[in-house]
Amino acid sequence: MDSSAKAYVKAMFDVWGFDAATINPWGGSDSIEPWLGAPDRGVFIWCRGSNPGSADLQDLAVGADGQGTEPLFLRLARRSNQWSAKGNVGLVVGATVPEQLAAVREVCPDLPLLIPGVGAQGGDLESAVVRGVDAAGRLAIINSSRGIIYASRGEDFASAARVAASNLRNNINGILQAAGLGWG
Ligand SMILES: O=c1ccn([C@@H]2O[C@H](COP(=O)(O)O)[C@@H](O)[C@H]2O)c(=O)[nH]1
Repeated sequence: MDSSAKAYVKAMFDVWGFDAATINPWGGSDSIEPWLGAPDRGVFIWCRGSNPGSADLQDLAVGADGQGTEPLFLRLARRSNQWSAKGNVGLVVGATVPEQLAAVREVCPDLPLLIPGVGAQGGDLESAVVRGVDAAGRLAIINSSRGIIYASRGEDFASAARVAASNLRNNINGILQAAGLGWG
């Protein structure tokens, strides 16, 4: 509810000083709006998860403003364009669900997408990059956690994590380059 959301916002942005947070949209507008006040603080709304169970609810067909039905996650994506009046909203969409990722990018051409699911979850990196970026090849934040922090369980864990992160970055940039969307 809104009073709890306001306290979370204060803790995350004012007390701890985070630049952005990921939030669950299940509570609807009044639990999301407290997150939207500061244009210099971002919020990523969990839209279509990378885990298999996300399909249970997020893919359910709902009425779509006189346009028949569409999956709930897509309805949420459309609504998020309105919530982002200050340009501070992004969406979390899994790399393991490339069709859903492409559908979200289509209805949200300007929102940043935070994309987990490559690495340990087995999502395809090329697909995630190509389908996740905007028309200019930007606005996709590809996340890999275990693939980096557990790159080695030995004493070389720090250097192994560095190599894994560097490889991921280089692979992303190679895919962008091949698509004609490189950094120049
Ligand atoms: O749909 C979602 C939403 C959040 N996550 C989180 O991202 C990381 C992914 O970690 P990996 O080790 O790269 O799988 C983790 O914190 C998840 O809770 C997600 O995977 N999918």
